[in-house]
Amino acid sequence: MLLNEKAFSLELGRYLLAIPIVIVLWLWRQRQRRAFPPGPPARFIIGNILQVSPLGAWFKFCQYKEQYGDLLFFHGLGNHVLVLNSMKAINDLLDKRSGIYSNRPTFTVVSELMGLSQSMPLLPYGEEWRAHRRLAHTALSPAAVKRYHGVQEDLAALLCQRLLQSPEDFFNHVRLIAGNVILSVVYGLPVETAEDEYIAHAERTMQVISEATVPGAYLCDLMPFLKHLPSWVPFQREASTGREMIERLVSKPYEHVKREMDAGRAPPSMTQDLLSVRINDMQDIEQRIKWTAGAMYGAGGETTYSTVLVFIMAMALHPDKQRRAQQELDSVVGTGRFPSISDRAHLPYVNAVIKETMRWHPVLPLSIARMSAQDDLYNGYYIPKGTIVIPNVWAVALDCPQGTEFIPERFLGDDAPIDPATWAFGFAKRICPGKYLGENSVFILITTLLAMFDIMPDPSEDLRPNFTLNLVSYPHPFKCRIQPRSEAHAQMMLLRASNYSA
Ligand code: HEM
Repeated sequence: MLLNEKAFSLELGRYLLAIPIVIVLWLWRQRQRRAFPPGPPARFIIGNILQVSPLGAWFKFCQYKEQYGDLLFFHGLGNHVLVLNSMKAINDLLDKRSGIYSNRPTFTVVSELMGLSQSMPLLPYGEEWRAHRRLAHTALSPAAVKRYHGVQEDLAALLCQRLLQSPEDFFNHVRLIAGNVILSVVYGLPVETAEDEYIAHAERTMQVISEATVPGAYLCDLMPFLKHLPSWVPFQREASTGREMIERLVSKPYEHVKREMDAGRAPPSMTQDLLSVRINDMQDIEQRIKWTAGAMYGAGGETTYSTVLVFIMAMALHPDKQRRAQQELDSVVGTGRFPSISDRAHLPYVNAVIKETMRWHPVLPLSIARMSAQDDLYNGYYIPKGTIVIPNVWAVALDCPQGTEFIPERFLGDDAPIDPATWAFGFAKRICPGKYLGENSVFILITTLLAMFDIMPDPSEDLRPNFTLNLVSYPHPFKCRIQPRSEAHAQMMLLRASNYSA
């Protein structure tokens, strides 16, 4: 009995000794579990979240990458931001854990106060977003976009005609044509109506949205309770103007299609198709079509024209690359016709120029941010629910030898960098639904320009790459000379223009 008591006390002693060890181990594990990914030193309460200017943040993120690696974490004021600085980190989280990382951040000002949370790019990951994606896939699948090849080729030819008349105005011409492509495809709007009534307004609206969707652009995004401040506070006035602009952007062209359909004269378009096709078990179909179509315009115009402007700048800086692409075009397409989208598979060097254009200066350097839907652990680091996750595709783009140089040839060898098409259009469930249409537009606009014009630097300007620093980044205005490659090319453009019936 005594022996048993002694054994019992010994056993109890062991347990009592084990308890603090277990607690220490548990606390250590908790600490490990809660270790945030690395990032710059943080201050009390405000942390380090205000340290990075939202403008051109990709440069700073790349500098930090050298110090902190592929994951970079900022926090403060109750907010968490995780920057993914490599393709591996992007794939591991956005693709392999897409159930957690397919949400969008709530930008209080632009989503809630301006009402853009109804638009696909900002819709939370859920039933409403799925319904919009379904509509977009119906309208923008690889098979569906083939119907728009003709419109895209016509508009590329129209761009040539305009450049022939006033080449110095190339910025505007490219901008307007990219807008026209989207308005023709999405709403069937003819060129003249589109420009006068819609494009100017759409561009002003996109400017407001682009500035407001950079994380941290408004203090109210970091401290959402500020949304209750009175309407005379400056950001509230901006929000109210933005709301009216967005409502008009989405409703006006949609109402136009409906009126034209009622009158029996609506030309083919995505909106008309979606309104005509009965989609089973879809509620609120009209409201959803209206907002899905509106999202196309918002997301598709600026990205396309920015890419073409980057191309023009690259060609003005690299006449040797331009000549090689033109030689390929002359031998494959010939000099007696305009290129067409079906030529794409036969133009390896031109395709390499397009890839290098997208890599050299990605027009969405930080893609479009996501938000984590639940707590997560990655490589031993704790990523809290609600963390804004930014794929720094700028870091991915520059991650190759001589990354800042424009060298299309890098895409022709066996050790080519990863194709920008795999990251420039985003990732996994949120990948750009307009990818096929966008790729065709970029291809035909660039290829037609190469086939018809010589793009040269302007002798009065020392051309240096210089880009805007917002969500969509494109060249600041610059001068260059855009001349027909020969008199025969000029004649061909004039002839095509006289046949053009937009
Ligand atoms: C060169 C052209 C384009 C580029 C580089 C581009 C790039 C992107 C990127 C990076 C995203 C974010 C995807 C993500 O979060 O992972 C996106 C989303 C989106 N894009 Fe594009 N895009 C282009 C053209 C277009 C076109 C032509 C359309 C429509 C006709 C379009 C419609 C959209 C929409 C609606 C979204 C939001 C998707 C969602 O949140 O679920 N884009 N795009």
